Amino acid sequence: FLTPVQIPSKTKLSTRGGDDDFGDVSLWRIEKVDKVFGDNADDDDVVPSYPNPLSQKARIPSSWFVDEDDAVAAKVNVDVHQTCIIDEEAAAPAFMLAGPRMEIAFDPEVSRAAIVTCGGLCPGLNTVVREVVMCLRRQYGVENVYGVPEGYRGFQSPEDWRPLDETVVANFHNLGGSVLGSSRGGYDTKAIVDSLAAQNINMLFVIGGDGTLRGAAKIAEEVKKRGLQISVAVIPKTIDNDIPLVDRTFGFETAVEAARDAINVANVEAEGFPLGLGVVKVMGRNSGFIAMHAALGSRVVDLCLVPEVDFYLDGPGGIVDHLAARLLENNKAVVVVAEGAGQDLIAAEQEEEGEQVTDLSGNVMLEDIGRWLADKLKTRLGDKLQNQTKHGDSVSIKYIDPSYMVRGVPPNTADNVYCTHLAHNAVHGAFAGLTSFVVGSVNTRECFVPTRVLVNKRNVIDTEHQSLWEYVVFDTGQPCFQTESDDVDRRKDITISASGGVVLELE
Ligand SMILES: Nc1ncnc2c1ncn2[C@@H]1O[C@H](COP(=O)(O)OP(=O)(O)O)[C@@H](O)[C@H]1O
Ligand SMILES: O=P(O)(O)OC[C@H]1O[C@](O)(COP(=O)(O)O)[C@@H](O)[C@@H]1O
Ligand SMILES: [Mg+2]
Repeated sequence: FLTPVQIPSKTKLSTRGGDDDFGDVSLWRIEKVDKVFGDNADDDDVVPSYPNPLSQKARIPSSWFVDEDDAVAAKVNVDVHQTCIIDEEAAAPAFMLAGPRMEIAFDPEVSRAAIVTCGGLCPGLNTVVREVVMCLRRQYGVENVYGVPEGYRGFQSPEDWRPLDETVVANFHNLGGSVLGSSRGGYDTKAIVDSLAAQNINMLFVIGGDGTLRGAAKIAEEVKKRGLQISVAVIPKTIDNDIPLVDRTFGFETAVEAARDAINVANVEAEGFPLGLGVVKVMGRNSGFIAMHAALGSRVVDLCLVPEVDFYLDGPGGIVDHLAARLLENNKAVVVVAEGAGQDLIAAEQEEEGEQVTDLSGNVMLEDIGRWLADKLKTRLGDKLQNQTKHGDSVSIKYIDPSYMVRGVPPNTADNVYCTHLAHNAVHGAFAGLTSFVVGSVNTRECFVPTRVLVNKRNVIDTEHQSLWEYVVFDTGQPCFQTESDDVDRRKDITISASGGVVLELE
């Protein structure tokens, strides 16, 4: 006998929690666009408006346009028994749904757009550039679109800006790296805004990660302070997938696939020799998403180490015992380690506390955990397993570091498609007159998230609730290294992204 179980049918659902987790979720809109960006505007409009050329030229149906009130709830897990009465005062956090608007704020004929890629490389960067250009030119008819070379520092040499059109970008989606070039460091708010103003730019499309986002937030502040009418849109990029709230960042899936290939090779090597141990290090400074997803995807991993989980080598419950058992059982084992994992263990070994070395953007340069781990395991497991096999074999360790191999490749199909959505929605958002926003998929719906909501937060693997990490622990059989924590929110009160991440507030 089966009993149907359903949520109370007449319950009106509201998401829980108010907006306290995200702060002010309102977006900035450019209030008045003057003649620099079009003289056909109706002066009485608070937000000047022009008909969207999509409705005129392409004659797309009105149902393709998004209404001002369409929103995406930030939290979709609810407790139906506690939320059936909507409290008018407690507005649920929600973000504006992305997509084209019937009326737009800038005159496309006189609009001028700039595109820049910043930070580490990532599969899909060129697709985003391509699609921003395509949408601006084909759908809105913007003539003047420029590629700013080599990241933020490129604003200081406008003579090097590259005019971009359909022909130039046609094959970009098949290329890895960044055709425009990228860089770390070289950021200067004043110089960037001076340059945007001097070049009469009214739309800036910034493609980058967490550092880039912080820079873009400052640019938008400065633009606002100076009373300029420039929309600043961010398309979040990083193979690390460490941007909070959004379901995933573009390029991440491609990187995971490439990492999985490396893991499979490590497994082949491990299987090829008695007591074979493959150690694979993948990127992921503060978040271990690549390691987690690639480990899960491959199903051959015995131990997955990520920055979010502290671990130890020796003693009961340590990784040496776990791997020794696996080697004796299967004659092979595979370890995947994210570059940011175990940094505390390496630091603890160093005699003096050295000064932290940073890159030009201020990111801490990490110690090579992969090499360190492979060396430690060689001696530890060698001692432990001595004389335990028929031929007295020693552990055969192969260390594989595919770091740059996973991000220098062209995007896979799923990422190419995702890049297309993001790029087009960034253009639609800019034409809506919005500024200081990040375009991203939240709970599978693309929306405009205010940049300030995302700065100083990070997406990290959720190890405190049932999420993808649980599967890693069970699939690998590795020690959990977690202890019971009393003050963990129940799952319905938090936002868990599709990739198994949770928002971490930074200090
Ligand atoms: N706090 C910040 N304020 C302004 N600019 C920043 C900040 N952090 C990083 N940037 C700039 O953003 C760009 C990219 O940052 P980086 O950390 O290298 O990559 P990513 O954006 O991929 O995280 C660099 O040019 C860097 O100087
Ligand atoms: O050698 P580089 O270019 O500094 O890049 C290394 C870093 O770039 C990343 O791939 C991604 O970093 P960002 O997306 O934040 O730029 C990290 O995983 C890695 O630590
Ligand atoms: Mg970064």
